[in-house]
Amino acid sequence: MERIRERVIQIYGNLVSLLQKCIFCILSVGPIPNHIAFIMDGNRRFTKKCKLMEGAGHKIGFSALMSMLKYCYEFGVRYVTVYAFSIENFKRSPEEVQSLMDLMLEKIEEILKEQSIVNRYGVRVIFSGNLKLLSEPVRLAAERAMLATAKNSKAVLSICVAYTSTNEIMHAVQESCEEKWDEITLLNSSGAGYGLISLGGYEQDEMDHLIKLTDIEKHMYMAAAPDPDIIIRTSGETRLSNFLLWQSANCYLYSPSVLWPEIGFRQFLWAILNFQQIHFYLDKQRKQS
Ligand SMILES: CC(C)=CCC/C(C)=C/CC/C(C)=C/COP(=O)(O)OP(=O)(O)O
Repeated sequence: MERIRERVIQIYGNLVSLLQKCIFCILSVGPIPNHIAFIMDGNRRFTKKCKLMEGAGHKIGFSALMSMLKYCYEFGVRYVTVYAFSIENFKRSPEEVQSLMDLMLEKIEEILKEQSIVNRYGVRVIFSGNLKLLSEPVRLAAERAMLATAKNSKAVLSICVAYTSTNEIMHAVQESCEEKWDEITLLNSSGAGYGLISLGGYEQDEMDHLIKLTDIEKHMYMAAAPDPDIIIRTSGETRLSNFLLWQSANCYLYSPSVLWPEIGFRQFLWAILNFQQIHFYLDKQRKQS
């Protein structure tokens, strides 16, 4: 009896994944987003709603993330970014921060296993954020994961930890200033006489030594990924909460009402359909003008 039950579940699973593949095939006639970013909101609310043990929502949330990654990579999305832990989250109780860090540590080990989604789909993992703020075990595990997947080239997963956009922008501006300062100091020592910021009347060669947009962008934590096409934030929230502010100027925000652990194929499909609709509309407008 048990074996028949297992077989039925297996056949059902195969049918569902066949159906999903057919749907992806039809959808891929339209534009495929290159980069989807997720704000995984509502894990604690899910724990409360389902009267689960503390921390269970985040564990189920991780499984939901694995399903989303599978849909993204099956559909051909090359870049996925997740907001896993913001700098603001350090203000939570020490017990909660510790339990989230323990989960992170456990799940980093899990994603490095041979049969994990990361290895099955050839995904390079990047941890983006102010990693110095992490405890040593988590930082080392993150570095190990980046090294172990550095040669994977089919897709990229950016995990934002100890991240906020304002911190990212500040870091990038500081790095660019330091880089320019070193450049100018080097030139001055050779007798050229430039300043980093000089007021009025620039000569062309002086302009070459001002900080440009590309200088700042190359120092962003998210420099390895293009700007996102879609940001999906669960639990009906439409705020960005200091996530990818620099990169989201032209991005579409989708906020389904489900809590993060409840997100599934239906929400993914809806996000893609909405994105494609907006894409077609903008394309039509561009052709008309
Ligand atoms: C390795 C890896 C990528 C692990 C990620 C695991 C995971 C699901 C982390 C979510 C972290 C987080 C603070 C989510 C926000 O929900 P919340 O806690 O703020 O819940 P609420 O919105 O209901 O308060």
